[in-house]
Amino acid sequence: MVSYARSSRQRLPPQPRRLPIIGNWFQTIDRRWLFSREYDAFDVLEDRASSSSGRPRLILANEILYGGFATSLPVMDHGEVWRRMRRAAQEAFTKVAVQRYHPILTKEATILVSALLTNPEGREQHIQRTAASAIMSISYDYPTLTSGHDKAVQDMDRHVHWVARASARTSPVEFFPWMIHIPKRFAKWKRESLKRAAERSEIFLRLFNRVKTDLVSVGVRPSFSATLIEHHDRYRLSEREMVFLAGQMYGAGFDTTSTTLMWWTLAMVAFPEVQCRAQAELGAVVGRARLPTFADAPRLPYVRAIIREVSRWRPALRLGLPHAAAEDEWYDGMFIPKGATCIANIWHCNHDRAVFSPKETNKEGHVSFGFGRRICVGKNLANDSLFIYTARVLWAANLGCARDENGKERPPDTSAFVDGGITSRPLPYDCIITPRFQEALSILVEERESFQD
Ligand code: HEM
Repeated sequence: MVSYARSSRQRLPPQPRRLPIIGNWFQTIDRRWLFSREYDAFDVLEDRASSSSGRPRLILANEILYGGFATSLPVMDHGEVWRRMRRAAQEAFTKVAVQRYHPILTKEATILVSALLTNPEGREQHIQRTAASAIMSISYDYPTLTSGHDKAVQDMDRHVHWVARASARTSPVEFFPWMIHIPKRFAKWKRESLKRAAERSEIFLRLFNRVKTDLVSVGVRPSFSATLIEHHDRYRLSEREMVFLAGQMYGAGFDTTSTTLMWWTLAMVAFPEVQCRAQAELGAVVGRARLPTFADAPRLPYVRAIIREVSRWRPALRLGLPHAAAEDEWYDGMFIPKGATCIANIWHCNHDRAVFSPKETNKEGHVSFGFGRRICVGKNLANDSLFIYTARVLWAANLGCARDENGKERPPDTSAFVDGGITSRPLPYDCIITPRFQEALSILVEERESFQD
């Protein structure tokens, strides 16, 4: 037995680093394997998707914070409820379906550029407002946000923060699942989590019911919640499942999109020659008399390539989301036991290109949206948002390096980042944002005046 244990251990895939004294004790409880090469991650998480598309059990984040119903799409295990929820989300965000949200994204892009030009110092807040406003409008037909101080958005941010903390799996209940049965009067952590679960349900329900009421009084306006309500028979989703599904889009879409946009801005400042080439493309295709639109996308390959490259270069989720093996697997002579957690080191996979060319299946040229059956459902929406935001910013503005008192350029540090737990954004840096040409400002004003809420 000992020799079997030794021999199979020798053939296990790479695991996270061992700690002094306790070694891999915590990891062996939930058995985590780390894939850092793109072809390994692809083989296990993409090609064997049927046996690796589960999620490890997250007691606090998925069960207790969801009032015992385990209905958080990104963190729930694959099963019947996940399949129904996933289908509804996937169909709502296909390449064609997201076109119904283009007017929202176009409007947000215009507000973003205007804000960057009038108040360049508030760059990060403008980007965050834009991403929050877009995902709230798309999820709930919520009115355009005028600042980051909206009550509903602050509520959502609080909920996202709880889930992120709970997902870190530091609570003892993750290691000793029997603790879930401790009555709440003896467990402060459980009382607090259940209180948050109730508060979160209330936030999601309030937003969802608003859409329901509007459907009757105002009629159908495009939103993810409205799609779920209209097609609830098709997806066989209960009221509770629809409410939770709609509520999770903010957490999944806000931070990821805003982080990517922040890295894109930094890239434009750090690599001015790339910015110039994209602006030359915009000049040739769009000219200076109007703003770029989605109709221009096919003729702006360089603008789109920059988005793909930034997503590869600085992936929003460096370690993606963990998958779990549904059955025992052998891979490349290594044994992956049933229930093991498989983590793809997306950052490393994306930077491994010099040695390992991307597989045919991955036309995107990066793995920042994840793998197999769990691949990001919002990827078309994310790509379309980033296209219109970046095309409009580049059309109207120049993003340049800040200078010191001697006039010397102070380029941003392209590697330093702020670790936000699940995502990581650039370290704050200064940059100069100026209009590219004078008429850009008046065209932006005209465009803003043409929007009705
Ligand atoms: C640049 C932006 C984005 C990036 C980089 C990103 C990345 C990811 C990644 C890496 C995963 C995990 C995939 C896996 O398990 O292998 C994921 C899952 C997910 N994403 Fe995104 N995402 C982005 C935007 C969005 C948006 C805008 C939405 C919402 C409309 C969204 C909704 C989701 C959902 C619901 C899941 C869970 C899917 C499941 O577990 O079945 N994402 N995303």
